[in-house]
Amino acid sequence: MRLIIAGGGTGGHLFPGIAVAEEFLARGAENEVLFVGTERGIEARLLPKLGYKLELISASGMKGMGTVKKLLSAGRLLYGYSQSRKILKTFKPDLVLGVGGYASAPMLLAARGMGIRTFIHEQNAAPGLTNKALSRVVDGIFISMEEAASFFPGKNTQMTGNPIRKEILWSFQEQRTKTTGDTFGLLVFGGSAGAQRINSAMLEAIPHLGEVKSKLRITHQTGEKDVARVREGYQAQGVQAQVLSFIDNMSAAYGAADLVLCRAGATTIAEVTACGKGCIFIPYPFAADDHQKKNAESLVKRDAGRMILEEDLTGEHLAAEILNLMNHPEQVAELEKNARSLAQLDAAQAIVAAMVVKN
Ligand SMILES: CC(=O)N[C@H]1[C@@H](OP(=O)(O)OP(=O)(O)OC[C@H]2O[C@@H](n3ccc(=O)[nH]c3=O)[C@H](O)[C@@H]2O)O[C@H](CO)[C@@H](O)[C@@H]1O
Repeated sequence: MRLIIAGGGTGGHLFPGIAVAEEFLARGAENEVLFVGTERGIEARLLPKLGYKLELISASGMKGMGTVKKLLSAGRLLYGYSQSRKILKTFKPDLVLGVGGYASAPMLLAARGMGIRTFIHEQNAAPGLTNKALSRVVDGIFISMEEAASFFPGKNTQMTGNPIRKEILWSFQEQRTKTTGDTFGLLVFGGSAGAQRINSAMLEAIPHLGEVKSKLRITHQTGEKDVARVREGYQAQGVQAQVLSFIDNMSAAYGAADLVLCRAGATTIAEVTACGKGCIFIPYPFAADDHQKKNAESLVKRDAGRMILEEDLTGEHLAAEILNLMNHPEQVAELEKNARSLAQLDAAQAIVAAMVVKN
């Protein structure tokens, strides 16, 4: 069978798509996957490196734009629609799955118009406008959190969870851990693009960590723009840290971490629960409907994570939270246990099984 996975833009949309591709390809040597994304999305940079086939189409958002930009964007979507039709005629897929992001809509609408079975996957508790609209025309909707169900037509909606890449799932199954001697592994990352606010807060926290800072093994993902500033900031304060613009091997990064400091994007949440990691979440405050805060709260109320809101984020506060958890391994162990109990490990299998049956 042939499957098109359309969408991306950010890692939170693309990586669940990759997890579905891994599962679909593992089910039969004759199965084929084609990704369809946009030139500016993370997919254009990552997928060729991973060996996946990718076609690029024209598409962009419209939210918050003036009239001229909206018209230009509508033109790009129309062009993307005709590009999608060409791709569909050439690749002849049996199934098309939209994972969110700009390329989803033109491809799903074109596939629907040609009578091909279409599906969407929603990672978040509160879906965006595009997925809400698409849900009325697709054959199936897969959701990651129960809270999303009320936004979609009941009969076609299935709760599957958010698919996780195999290399990360394997690191959970092997219980690969971490602590070496009396050092403490701290993984800092701000979603797929990095987070400047978290970068700055970490550098400001260092002076408040006292002697403990020499025990830290820090891996810090900064995003493209901030890597030099953060690297220099650690160096100037005499702290050993591996500073990267992007972490290619998240499985190893999670494996080496005793504590994770991160945003609360839906795919991040799926992964840290699968890996059973103790986390301090700093939700991105401008995500649609403040959904990152809702994501983090659902873990915090189960003692499966701690949260600092950006409005309360200072170096001193962050250092106090880190020190508290470093000094109380039993609290970290409790967070880990509770996080692991929330993991949904078979989302990719559930999605592929449902798409193949519906076919
Ligand atoms: C600002 C914003 O609106 N962000 C949204 C975006 O987040 P974003 O794209 O940041 O996605 P998530 O935080 O959900 O996931 C990040 C993904 O990137 C991977 N990763 C991250 C850093 C790195 O160096 N290497 C790496 O591989 C992680 O392992 C994970 O798979 O999509 C998510 C899923 O729709 C939403 O929940 C988020 O709210």
